[in-house]
Amino acid sequence: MNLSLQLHLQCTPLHILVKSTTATATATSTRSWSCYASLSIPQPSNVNVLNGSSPLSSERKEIRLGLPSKGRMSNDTLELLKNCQLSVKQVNPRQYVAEIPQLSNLEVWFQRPKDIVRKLLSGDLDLGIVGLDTLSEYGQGNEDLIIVHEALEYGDCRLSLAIPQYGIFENINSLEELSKMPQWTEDKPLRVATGFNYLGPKFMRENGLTHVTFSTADGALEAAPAMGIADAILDLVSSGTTLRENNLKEIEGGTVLESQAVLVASRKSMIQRTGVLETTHEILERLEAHLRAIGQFTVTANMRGSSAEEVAERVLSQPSLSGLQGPTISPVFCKRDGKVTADYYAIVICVPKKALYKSIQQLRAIGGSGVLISPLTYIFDEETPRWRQLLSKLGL
Ligand SMILES: Nc1ncnc2c1ncn2[C@@H]1O[C@H](COP(=O)(O)OP(=O)(O)OP(=O)(O)O)[C@@H](O)[C@H]1O
Ligand SMILES: O=P(O)(O)OC[C@H]1O[C@H](OP(=O)(O)OP(=O)(O)O)[C@H](O)[C@@H]1O
Ligand SMILES: [Mg+2]
Repeated sequence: MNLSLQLHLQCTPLHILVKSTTATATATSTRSWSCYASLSIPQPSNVNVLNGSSPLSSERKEIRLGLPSKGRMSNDTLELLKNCQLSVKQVNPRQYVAEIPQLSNLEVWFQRPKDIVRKLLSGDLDLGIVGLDTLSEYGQGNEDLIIVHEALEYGDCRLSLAIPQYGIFENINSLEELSKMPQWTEDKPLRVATGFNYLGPKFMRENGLTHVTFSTADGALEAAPAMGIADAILDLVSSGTTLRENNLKEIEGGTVLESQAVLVASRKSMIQRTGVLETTHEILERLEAHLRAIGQFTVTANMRGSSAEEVAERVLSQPSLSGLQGPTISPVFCKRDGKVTADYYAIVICVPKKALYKSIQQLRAIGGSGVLISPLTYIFDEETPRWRQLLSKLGL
């Protein structure tokens, strides 16, 4: 964990970030290290250890967005922002700060997902994109963290309890059966390996499992039962391949949470810091417009008819053809015997991708021809429901 050491020198505290909880750890930057090395260490009473919070943070004028610096979320996050016309411009990949030219006064900071949550809490970031699992684990239900968009549609996984398929667990298939196994006693509790040291114990408590101990690990948790280090693991599962390959199985009632990437903001920042709420609104609008659009196609077709209303009646008689707000119908004019007439009408509707084939069948059934399908880039509504929800959460 990054801790901030304050060395009080007369009136001006010097801030040094160290990479562990001890004051003897190496400082992270050369500049900090040289300051540290040239100072005599003050008396212990003058050393305050702050949980990541920087007292200078209230003085900054820039808005800060934290994005995952590495790992599987990193590329997908940049891709999503690019698709919302919010390209992140990073001068070089080893730099942790970048900008989004479309959003003035905004700094992008690349951080590990858990540090994004910590820095939102300490006021060093205003906005962030992380997985719900990380937000829940490190945010611990803190009311300052507000989820602005809960479904960015990537990073899908679930936090699940898994046990071996073999041995004493062979016939255990639910949390209830696991909790009733006579093996777990005060002296010999169920040993669970996990990186989720807040959510894990909370879940067990809420489900009435009392004889449980947790051991912590950062990766390759799936090896722990076979190594005899743990009886069960609590880890993220996506395809389930890693569990299967290690002869482990999920159990009924053992899912702690379903996760995907979310946009989160600090309540304090949105209320107190100039421009944060407006920037949050713009990012939210762009995200919603894009995410709504990727689930839909635009369908255009021609249809013979006596009037726009008559064609509309036929279209609206089909359940999959109502579009977002009913069909747009326009006359297709041609000149016959020197007279301009409209025998055909062009209809334009938005159709959910999943319902595309059904829609085409229904269009044909009512006489549609020349059907064109195009991808949609953005759907901007008059006002997004999430924006209204955000304002109400903020009491605005
Ligand atoms: N198998 C997975 N499939 C889909 N999404 C996942 C999967 N594993 C993790 N995630 C999501 O991606 C986020 C980041 O995971 P990632 O493994 O890249 O980083 P990390 O586990 O925090 O860091 P590290 O693995 O380096 O300790 C997780 O918090 C979760 O939301
Ligand atoms: O269900 P699956 O699709 O097999 O994915 C699950 C695996 O993915 C994550 O690990 P990751 O690849 O992030 O490695 P890590 O343990 O180093 O974090 C998670 O910790 C599981 O081990
Ligand atoms: Mg991982």
